[in-house]
Amino acid sequence: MNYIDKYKSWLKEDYFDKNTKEELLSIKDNAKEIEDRFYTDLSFGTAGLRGKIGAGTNRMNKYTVSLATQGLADTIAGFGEEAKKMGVAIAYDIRHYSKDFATEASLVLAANGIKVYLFEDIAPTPELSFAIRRLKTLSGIVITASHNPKDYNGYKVYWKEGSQILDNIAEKILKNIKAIKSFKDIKTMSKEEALGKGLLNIIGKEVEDEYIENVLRLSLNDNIDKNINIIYTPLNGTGNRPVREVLKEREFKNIFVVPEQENPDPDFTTVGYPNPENPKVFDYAQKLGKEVDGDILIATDPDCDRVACMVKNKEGEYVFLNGNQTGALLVNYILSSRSRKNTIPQNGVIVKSIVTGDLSRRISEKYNVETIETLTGFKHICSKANEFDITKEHTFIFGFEESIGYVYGTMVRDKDGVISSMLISEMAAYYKKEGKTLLDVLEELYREFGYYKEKLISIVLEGLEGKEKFESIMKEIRENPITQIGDKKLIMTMDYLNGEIKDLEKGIVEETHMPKSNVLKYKFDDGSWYAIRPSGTEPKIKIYIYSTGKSENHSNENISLIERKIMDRIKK
Ligand SMILES: O=P(O)(O)OC[C@H]1O[C@H](O)[C@H](O)[C@@H](O)[C@@H]1O
Repeated sequence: MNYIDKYKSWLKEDYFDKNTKEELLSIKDNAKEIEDRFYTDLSFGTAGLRGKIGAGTNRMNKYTVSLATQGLADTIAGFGEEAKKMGVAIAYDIRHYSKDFATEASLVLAANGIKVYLFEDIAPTPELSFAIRRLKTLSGIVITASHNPKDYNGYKVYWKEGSQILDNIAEKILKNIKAIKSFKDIKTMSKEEALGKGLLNIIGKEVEDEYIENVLRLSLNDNIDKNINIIYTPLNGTGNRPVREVLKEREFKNIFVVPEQENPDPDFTTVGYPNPENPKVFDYAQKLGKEVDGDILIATDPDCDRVACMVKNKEGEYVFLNGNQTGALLVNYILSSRSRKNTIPQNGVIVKSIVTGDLSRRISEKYNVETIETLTGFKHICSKANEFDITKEHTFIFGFEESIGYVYGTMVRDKDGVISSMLISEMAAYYKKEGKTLLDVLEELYREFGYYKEKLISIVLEGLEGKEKFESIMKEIRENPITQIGDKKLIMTMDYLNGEIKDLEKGIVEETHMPKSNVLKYKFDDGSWYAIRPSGTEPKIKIYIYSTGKSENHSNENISLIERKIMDRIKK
């Protein structure tokens, strides 16, 4: 069927409800919109579904959510009766239709004889990971589009370890989705029937209470200044309740929550694009911070897996810390605290991605802790914790990415904004007691280990044309890497698609020992490097530039030099 036929069939079939048909009729004269909504099916990737909300096969709606869920149900059934009994935990955030989609998914699973545990209220994504492990379910779903704009929603699938599915399971689900010939083949039942048969179970406050208790156990120090002024914004998302509760339990006296961003608002009216990687989301927090002399500002994204912070400097201005800086500070705080207590495990490791900075690695070396790298994506970071459960080869201490995701410990197998908000607050309060801000501590780290600086350049390349441009850029760089930048000489090339690391000085080639992924990384003889890859979540090409130098200026100059050289090449 072409897209016009698909559009017509959605208008005609009884299966689709009145609202859907009305919405579709309203675009009848907009050929471009019809094409965009029906030219393809919303793709089910390893991150599950992510797309704009609306009617159509290429949109997030109850039909596409049900279709994906029938594919998941068939996959679970393929593992046998026991798997169906283990069931699926389902959480959702504050977005438009999140609760409806979660309910819809529950009923599809129940109709397939699969036990469901549905959260009764909004919950952070990391709490779903905790619930999967706690309830020992086989799988989990969270309805969220994370930090995407308000028109989006998404459907992420988790597996029994509590982390997001990898390709092996995603491929099975996708195959099962493709085998469904018609929407009419999707099973469903009424909520009453599902409850009556014991197939639908509601997760109440008890799981959150247990989660919070476990988060509190991760605290590292109590010798801290509990009078520190903390400004917190959940950006109208799911963080409000759990983060506040954790901070309250930690007995912080002065927690100020941004009132305009406290309660759920699926339109993110005062925030705009709710991604805390963007310092703009701190506008309201900064205003409140100035009013009450806030020491630190903390923001979690709508599903509370990401977190970012700003720190007051000597002039009373707020300085944004990027994900590498916060990650390095946390690694330093965790390892120095545990070293004092002598609790660093012998085989402990820090896990980060191949495009995350190296300052944390230098800090870890000081404590004899190894750093392990994975591909971008928290599913890869946490798959290491899952692996170590079996091999016992290492103990997972902390995992993080430059894209403001962090997890401490293994009770949650995804990035966790609740744990991280607690640790960032505690760390700031710990150093405040010593008369230092996090900016002072960062400066100390730079002095000790070198000025590690970084820059991320994102180039938006949309549609087919964008894809072609991106491919030609990758091809050019792969075939003709830049071998000299100023006096820096290229010493190592890493091609994660070919799985090859070439040490140009030693003349040896090694394997990356990672799943194949289209990422290129180039290291120079002064320790600087850059990497280039397509984003897996947005139509963007991402270029990561890292440098280290004796002074901040020196390091920044290095970054500019590398940036100019790469951008010249790309423009050509
Ligand atoms: O760089 P991208 O592919 O867009 O991914 C950016 C980030 O997206 C999500 O938040 C993933 O959970 C992260 O692990 C990832 O780092």
